[in-house]
Amino acid sequence: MTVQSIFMPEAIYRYMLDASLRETAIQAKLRAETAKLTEAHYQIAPEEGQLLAFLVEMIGARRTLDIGTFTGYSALTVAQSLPDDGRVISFDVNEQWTSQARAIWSEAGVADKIDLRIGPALDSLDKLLDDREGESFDFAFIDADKENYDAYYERCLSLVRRGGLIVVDNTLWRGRVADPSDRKHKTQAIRVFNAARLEDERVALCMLPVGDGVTLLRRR
Ligand SMILES: C[S@@+](CC[C@H](N)C(=O)[O-])C[C@H]1O[C@@H](n2cnc3c(N)ncnc32)[C@H](O)[C@@H]1O
Repeated sequence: MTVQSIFMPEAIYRYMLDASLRETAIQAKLRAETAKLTEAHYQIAPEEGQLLAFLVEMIGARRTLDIGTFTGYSALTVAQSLPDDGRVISFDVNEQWTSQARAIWSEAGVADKIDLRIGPALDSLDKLLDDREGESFDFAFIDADKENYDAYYERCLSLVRRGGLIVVDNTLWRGRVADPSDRKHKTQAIRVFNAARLEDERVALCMLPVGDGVTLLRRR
């Protein structure tokens, strides 16, 4: 199974995982199953899953959003660290990958904590706002199409309560954001998102070289 970090030498990365990764058996199973897919690299790194679980536990989250389900790893790690009455609403457009997610969530015994909404995530987030669910979430994880990152973030800022956390994945985009010759749409979208956050006084900000780069934003 391919596990790697571009931000540190392989031997140190392996040591870090050996020294600190507490991956549950079902999480490891999902990672092994997903590794067979061409799109396996869509899945978050295991230490990033552990970071999400840590943050959710640290802030005592109950109501959470997961934008970009894929085969369900981020939703699974969050659901497993929520209290019994905790909930994840997870959004994706893809029926095939999310059917794999549903199966593993059932096997993990967390299916009743996860509400999967199929369809464009922006529409689903707008529906939550229309239904007056603004400021009712504690935590949001953004990990879907990069071109919509800014729009997802603005929705999440309205949906998450003051003091709540928004976590954004891929903000270092395998280092491509730092390569001026890379003018691809996705790279540009992430650069624009990152630059806007530096000036964004609505949140406290911290970027970590974990996984593919993770930005933590705490709503003020
Ligand atoms: C990087 S993967 C998410 C990985 C996932 N968080 C995990 O832990 O395995 C991105 C997902 O976003 C979904 N996606 C892409 N565009 C979308 C959209 N407009 N609305 C909802 N989901 C979308 C894709 O189908 C894909 O499953």
